Amino acid sequence: MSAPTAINPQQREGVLESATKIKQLSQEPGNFLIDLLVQQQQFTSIKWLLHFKIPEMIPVAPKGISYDDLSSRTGISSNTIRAVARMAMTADFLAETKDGLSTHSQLSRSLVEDQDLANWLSYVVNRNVPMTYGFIEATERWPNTTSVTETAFNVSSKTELSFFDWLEANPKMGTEFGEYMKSQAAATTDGGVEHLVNGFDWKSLGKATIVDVGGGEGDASFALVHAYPELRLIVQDLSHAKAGAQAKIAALDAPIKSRVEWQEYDFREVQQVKGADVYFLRTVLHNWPDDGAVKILQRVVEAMGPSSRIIIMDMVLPTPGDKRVFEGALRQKDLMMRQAFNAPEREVEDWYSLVGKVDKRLELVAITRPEGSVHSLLEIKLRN
Ligand SMILES: C[S@@+](CC[C@H](N)C(=O)[O-])C[C@H]1O[C@@H](n2cnc3c(N)ncnc32)[C@H](O)[C@@H]1O
Repeated sequence: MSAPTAINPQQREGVLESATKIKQLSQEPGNFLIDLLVQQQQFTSIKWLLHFKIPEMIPVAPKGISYDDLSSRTGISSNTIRAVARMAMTADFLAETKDGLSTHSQLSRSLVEDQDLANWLSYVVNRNVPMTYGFIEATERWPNTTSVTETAFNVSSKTELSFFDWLEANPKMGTEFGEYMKSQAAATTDGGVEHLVNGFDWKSLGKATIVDVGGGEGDASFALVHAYPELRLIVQDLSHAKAGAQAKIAALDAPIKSRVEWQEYDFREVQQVKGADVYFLRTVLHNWPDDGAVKILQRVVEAMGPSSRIIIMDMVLPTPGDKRVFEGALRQKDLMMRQAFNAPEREVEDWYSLVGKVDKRLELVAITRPEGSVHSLLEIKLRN
């Protein structure tokens, strides 16, 4: 859903934080519990409507469709459809015309018509949320584990493979995950690649080679090569990302295409690209507990030359209680990482501690969060 144009991202953040504070101050425990139930039923209703493909049957306002027509098209009683649709309407998903016909709200229309939002919604509903249902059982079974194969994902997906090994074994899921990563970045302004492009002085590197370690299908690298004509990007990832990446590279204009390369590479193995100017890891380390993240960074350090640096783009969790809405958005991601990988989003001190465990010569020299971004950029150099 596009945001109202009269308000900029900073103002929007302020309005949402204030509105949330007012709501929390005026709530009693009973309201809080009802709110929880409302959110649960709103989620169930939207999932139910998507499952029966009802939003696709609904025309855009001022047109509408009767609940009886929806009933004859789906075989479900019109009473049930109306009850579910009206529950979803309390989350501003769907609406009704003055004559009581079902129509789209601005939100439901965006979620159905915008392919990126639609892909993201589908992944949230069908993959992310079901994974949360395995969290309690996973903690009961493995209360102190940091293994990537003892997670809520393992419980909910009934697999003994780690999430990424499971993607390798299920290429269709690999493609779906690639689409999800891309759609999430495209559909939000706070997770978008523009923060990468503008959040660091890439121009100052001049003619530089950047290795995008765990770069997926290369979307972040494509943004950099488009914006900076002197940069050369090498994207590395597992085989599940190969077909998607190659198709995307083939579609680039010739001068840009010559500055991007995709390599199949497992970042637990020896890094073959030595002495690059930058080793770049975007939302990679949050998928790994410290022992795994340390090994990934050690493979990078072994390949670094004296003037190579590491740039990490990932979340840095805020101080608890500072900003509830912003914090909530990051902490849900923290729990999702724990549920999928037993890995955390990291606080500032966790990042310093992680870098210290990799190699004593490494120095975390800067952490900056571009305005409006959920991710920060961490710059790491070798001490002279
Ligand atoms: C959260 S995604 C981030 C992708 C990309 N950097 C971006 O910002 O869109 C994490 C990436 O790490 C890759 N990955 C996981 N395990 C890997 C491994 N052992 N070797 C190389 N890449 C791996 C995944 O395939 C996935 O593309």
